[in-house]
Amino acid sequence: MNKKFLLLGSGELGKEFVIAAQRIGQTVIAVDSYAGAPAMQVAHGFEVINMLDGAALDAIVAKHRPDFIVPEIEAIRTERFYDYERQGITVVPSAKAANFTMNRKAIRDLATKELGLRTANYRYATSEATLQQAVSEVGMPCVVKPLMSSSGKGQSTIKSEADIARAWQYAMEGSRGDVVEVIVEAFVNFESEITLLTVTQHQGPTLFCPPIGHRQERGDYQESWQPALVNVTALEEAKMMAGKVTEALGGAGIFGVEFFLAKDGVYFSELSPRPHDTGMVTLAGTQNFNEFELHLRAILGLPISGIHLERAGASAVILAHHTGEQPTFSGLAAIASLPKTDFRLFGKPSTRPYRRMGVALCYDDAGTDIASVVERAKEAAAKVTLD
Ligand SMILES: Nc1ncnc2c1ncn2[C@@H]1O[C@H](COP(=O)(O)OP(=O)(O)OP(=O)(O)O)[C@@H](O)[C@H]1O
Ligand SMILES: NCC(=O)N[C@@H]1O[C@H](COP(=O)([O-])[O-])[C@@H](O)[C@H]1O
Ligand SMILES: [Mg+2]
Repeated sequence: MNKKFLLLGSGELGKEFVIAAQRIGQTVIAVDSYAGAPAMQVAHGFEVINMLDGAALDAIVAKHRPDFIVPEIEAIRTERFYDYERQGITVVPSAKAANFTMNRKAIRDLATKELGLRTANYRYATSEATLQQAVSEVGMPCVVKPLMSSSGKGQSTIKSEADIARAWQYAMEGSRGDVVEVIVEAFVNFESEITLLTVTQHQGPTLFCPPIGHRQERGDYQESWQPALVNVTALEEAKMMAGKVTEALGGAGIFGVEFFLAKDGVYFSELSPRPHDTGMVTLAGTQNFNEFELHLRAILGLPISGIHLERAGASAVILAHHTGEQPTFSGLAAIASLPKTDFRLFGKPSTRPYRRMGVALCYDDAGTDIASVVERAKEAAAKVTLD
């Protein structure tokens, strides 16, 4: 079965998805807003468009007539997806899933109000003045995020009244698309946070991967590890919530469902209806199928006999520090010489401070003290520097 995929977003996650698809003979056209994006380098064809422009999206869908549309980022004119579904194209995992998660509001209201999942207390604000009001209702400290952004862009924590004006300004600078609105969330004093990769299937039960732990800085992930140590009750609660929210969104594919584990229980945070950045740890061979292979199998309706932990693993990001073009990397021999270690360099054509350019991957036998694997991954990532 040779199917045609239109991949909307061509970063590092898309690149691994394309590789998984190519390995079983599928055809992929990779799309992003700039030429030379990572997934374009390994796809059959590519398109450069503004994915928030509905007419531009319509034009490439009409041109390529894909079997599947696979969103890889959030900032897409996802309202158009319902129409593509009516045309008989499968939007992955579903038009609703992509549309509800493009903007933090729809998914948060669905999770809290409709499904009754426990989330941080929250409000919305559309101006500095209404932000002031929202902060007074939610209480401090609180976290402000643009409704449309990812990887922590435009996100900041308000600790005192004096932070409010700056938080609004910063959120507007980090906001994508045409949305002038933020969510204000009470700060959850969590003990740890996890991503529960959840696979929904056309036929067959919803499957859960072993939980992934991660550490974030500036709202972006720095290290992730699998398995995360989570007590049985909390894990069951997270699975129950992930099952509910993915069922409400519909379709087949992998979801990265994010939770905060606090003393008073499990909080649903948000979810990606596609492979998750913290799930790159599965590239360390932690599971029988990595998250990209699972997404592909679920999309194609290929059976997944089960998901098993094969070994312990950790990933640590390799970041840029300056703005520049065509970066070169040093320290590759140093990282390559490390045992039970691998790495990916994404091939992004330009750099900016904190842009994720690669990832170090370490593994060891299942049951190894996971903290030591994370430590090795950090040391491995630190060997690689950008010029
Ligand atoms: N209410 C909160 N309380 C405490 N910490 C928070 C809260 N909201 C977010 N954070 C911290 O910021 C991180 C990023 O937040 P969130 O996942 O909402 O941002 P994002 O921009 O959608 O990131 P990504 O797209 O990479 O998942 C979280 O993983 C967590 O560490
Ligand atoms: N948290 C979401 C996430 O990690 N998304 C991944 O980052 C890429 C954008 O990177 P860029 O901003 O460096 O172009 C996206 O295309 C996706 O692969
Ligand atoms: Mg997140």
